[in-house]
Amino acid sequence: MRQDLVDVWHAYRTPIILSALLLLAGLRIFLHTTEDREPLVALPKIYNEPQQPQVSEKTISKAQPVAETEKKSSGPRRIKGGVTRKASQEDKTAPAEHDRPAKVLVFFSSVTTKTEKIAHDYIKTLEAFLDQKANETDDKFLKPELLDLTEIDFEDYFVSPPKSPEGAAYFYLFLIPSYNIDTINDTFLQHLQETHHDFRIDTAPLSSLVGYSVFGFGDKEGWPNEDEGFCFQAKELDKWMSKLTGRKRAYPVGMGDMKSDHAERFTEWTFGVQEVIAQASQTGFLGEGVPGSGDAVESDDEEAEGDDGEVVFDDEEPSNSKESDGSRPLDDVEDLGKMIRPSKDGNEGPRKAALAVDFTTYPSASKRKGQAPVIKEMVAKDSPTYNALTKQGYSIVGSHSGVKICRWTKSALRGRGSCYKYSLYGINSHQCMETTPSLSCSNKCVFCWRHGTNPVGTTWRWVVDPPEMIFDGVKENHYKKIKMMRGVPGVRAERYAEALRIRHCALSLVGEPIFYPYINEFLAMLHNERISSFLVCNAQHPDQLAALKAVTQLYVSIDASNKDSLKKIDRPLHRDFWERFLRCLDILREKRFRHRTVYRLTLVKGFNVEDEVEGYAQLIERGLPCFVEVKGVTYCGTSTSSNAGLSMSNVPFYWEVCEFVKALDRRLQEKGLGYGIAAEHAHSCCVLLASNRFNVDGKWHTHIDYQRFFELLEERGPDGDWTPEDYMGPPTPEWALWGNGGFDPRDERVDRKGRKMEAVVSREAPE
Ligand SMILES: Cc1cc2nc3c(=O)[nH]c(=O)nc-3n(C[C@H](O)[C@H](O)[C@H](O)COP(=O)(O)O)c2cc1C
Ligand code: SF4
Repeated sequence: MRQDLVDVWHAYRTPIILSALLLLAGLRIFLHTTEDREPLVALPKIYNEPQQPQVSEKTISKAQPVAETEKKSSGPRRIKGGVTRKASQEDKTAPAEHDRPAKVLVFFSSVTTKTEKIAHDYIKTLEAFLDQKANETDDKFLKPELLDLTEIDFEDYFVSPPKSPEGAAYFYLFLIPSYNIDTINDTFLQHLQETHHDFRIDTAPLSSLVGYSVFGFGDKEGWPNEDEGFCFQAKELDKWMSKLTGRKRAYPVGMGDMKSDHAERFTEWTFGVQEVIAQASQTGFLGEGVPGSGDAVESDDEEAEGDDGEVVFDDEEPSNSKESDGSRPLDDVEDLGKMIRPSKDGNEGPRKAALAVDFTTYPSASKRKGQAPVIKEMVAKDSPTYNALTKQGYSIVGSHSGVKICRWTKSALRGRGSCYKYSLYGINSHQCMETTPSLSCSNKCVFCWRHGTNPVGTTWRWVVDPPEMIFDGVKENHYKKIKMMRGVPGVRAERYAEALRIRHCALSLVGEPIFYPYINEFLAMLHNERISSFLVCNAQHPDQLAALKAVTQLYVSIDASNKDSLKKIDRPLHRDFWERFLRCLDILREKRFRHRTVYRLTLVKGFNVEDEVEGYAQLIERGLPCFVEVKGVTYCGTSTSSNAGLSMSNVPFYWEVCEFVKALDRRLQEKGLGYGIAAEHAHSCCVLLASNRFNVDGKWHTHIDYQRFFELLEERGPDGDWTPEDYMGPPTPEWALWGNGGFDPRDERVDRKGRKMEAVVSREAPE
C-alpha cells in the first residue's frame, strides 16, 4: 500500500504541485481583496494623507450646529424657541454650577406688617418644598433665609452676592409692598440705582446669581391699575435687579391686591418660582427662550435697541447714551427751590440753594407713565412712620422735623437732676429743647433706638420745609409739652417758670441735622432768640460741615476708631463712609479755633472699645478737638439692637468707661497732645477730656459763657472772627470735676421709682 502511494506520487507529482500552488494563489487573492486592513502604526505621516472630504455648506450647518454658533458669536444673537440645553460655554460651566448647593434668600420690606407676616409663612413653605426636592433628587439646597430690608447692610448683598463657605449658588426672591410715601423701599431702590451707576463697580455685579424674582403687594382701591401706581415699586425693583444681574429674571414680577386677590396671585407666583428654582438647580441655569429669562449675552441685542423698558430716572441718561460724568445739570438748583413748601405767610421761604447739598442722585422719584415725578414728604402725616414716631412721643413738625421733651428735662423740672451737659457745660436741662430739622439719617447705627422708625438715605430727596415754619413749630410743640408737666407731682414752680423760656437747643434728637439744606438759617433763628446750639453730626457730610456757620458747640460722633469697626457699628449707607469720616475730622481740625469742637465717643463693649485706644488717639491727633466726651452706650432693648447682636452685656460699667478714658489720656500724654481728664457725670457714664486750651492757671474751664457767645455773634456775625476761648465760662464747679461724680448738688439723686439714693461712684475695676 505504501509502495502504491509512492508510485502514484512519482507519476503525478508535477500536476499535484501546480494545482496546490494555483489554489493557494487564488485563496490569497480572495483574502487580500476582502479583509479589513489594520491601521498603520509606524510611519503614519507618510501613509495617512490628510482627509479633505468634499462636503457641501448645507451639510455643515446641519451636522455641526456648534461650529455655526461659534462662527456667528461675534455678533448678538436672539434666542427663540423652547427650552434647550445651552451649547459651548454653558456645557463647560453647567456641571460645576450644578454641583454647588443652592441657597434662596427671601428679602422683604413691610411697614404695616402684612407683607412681613406673609414672608414669615412663606419661608416655611419654601423650606419644606426645598427639603422635598432634595429628597427626591440629588440636588443640594441650603436652608433658605428671610431678610428684612431694614435690618441688612445692602452692601453685603447687592454689590456682590455674599460668599458662603459652601460656595452656594444664590437665588434672590423679593416680597415688597409699594408705598408712595418715603419708606425703606426708596432707600433700597436708590442703592440699587447707585450701584448700577457706580463707575467703580461692574454695571451687572450680581450676574453670578442663579436668578431672582419679585412679588409686589399693593392696594387697588387707592391705586386701581399699574399706570396709577399699583405695585409700582415691585416693578422698579424688578427692573433694577434685571440690570444688576444681567437679566437673570427667573420669573415675571408678580402682583397682588392686598384687599382682594393677593393670596391667589401669590400662590401662583410661588409655584412658578419654585419650578424654576428646581429646574435651575438641576441644569445650573434658568433656561433659554423662556420669556424674561436668559443671561446678559442673550439679551445684548435688546440693550442695543436702546429703549429696553427699564426705569429711567430724572437725572439719568437713557441707557443707550453714554453715562454722564456724574455732574448734575445746573437746573437741579432750581429744583431745590421748587421742593420748598410755602411758609404760613404764603412766601415760598428761602429760594436760594444755600448749601452744597449732596444732590448727586436727587431726585430719585421714578417717572411713571403720564405722571410728573413726585417729590415725597419725608414723614407724611398719613404714614406709618409718622404714627410710630408720634407714639414714641415725638411731635412731628412739617414733614421732616421733630421735637421731643427728653427725660432729663422732666427730671430737672422735678429737681431730680440734670443731664451731663449741666455738669460739663452748664446747660440747664429744664430750659433745653431737643429737636432735629431732619428725621432722616445716613447711618443705621446698631445702638440707635429710633432705627427702624426713622427714614434713612444718603441724599436729601424730600420736600424741604422753610426754616421759619420749623422754628415756630418746634418751639410751639416744646412749650405744649412743658405745659403738660404743670400738674405732674414734684414739678418745682420756679423751674417750671424758667422752663417757659427755652435757652438751649440740642440738635441731636434723631437723624442728621446738617442734612437739612437750611440748617444755617435755622441756627440763625435760634441765636436771634439767644438760644444756644449744640449740634451733633455723624461725620458723613463733609461739604455741609465745611459750610456750617457759627454754632455754640459742634460735635461729631466718633463711633469707632477704624474703618471696619465703624462699618460694623454705624452701618453707614455711604460707600465712601470712611473717606467722608476722615474729611469731617480734617474740617473739624480747621475749625478748632472758630468753633468749640467736640468728639463724642460712644463705647459699646465688644464693638469699639477693646484694643482701640491707639486708634482713637490717632483720630484725636488728626482733628485736635477742643473736647472729647466719652460715654457708655445706653441699651435700648429693641429688636433692632438685638438683631445687631447688642445686649446688656455690651453696655460698659462706669469703671470700664473710666479705665478706657485713663488709657486714652495716657496715650494722649505720650503723644504730647496736651489733653487732660477734666470733668465727669457718673450717672450718665460720661467723662470729659479737654484740651489744655481750657485749663487756665491749673483750673479747668469747660463751662460756657452763653451771654458772651451771643454778644460776639451780634457784634461780629456768624462768620465773625473769634475763638472758643473768647466765650469760655467760669471755672468748672468743684462737684463736676473728675473724681467728684458730677451730680448737681441742688438736686436729689433718686432711682427710677423716685426713692432717694446715695451716690456711689466706682471708677476702678472691682477686686
Ligand atoms: C401711605 C400708603 C401709601 C401707599 N402707596 C401705595 C402705592 O403707591 N401703590 C400701591 O399699590 N399700594 C400702595 N399702598 C398700599 C400698600 O402697599 C398695601 O397696603 C400693602 O399691603 C402694605 O403692606 P405692608 O403693610 O406689609 O407693608 C400704600 C399704603 C399706604 C398706607
Ligand atoms: S446717627 Fe443717630 S439717628 Fe442716625 S442712625 Fe446713628 S444714632 Fe441713629
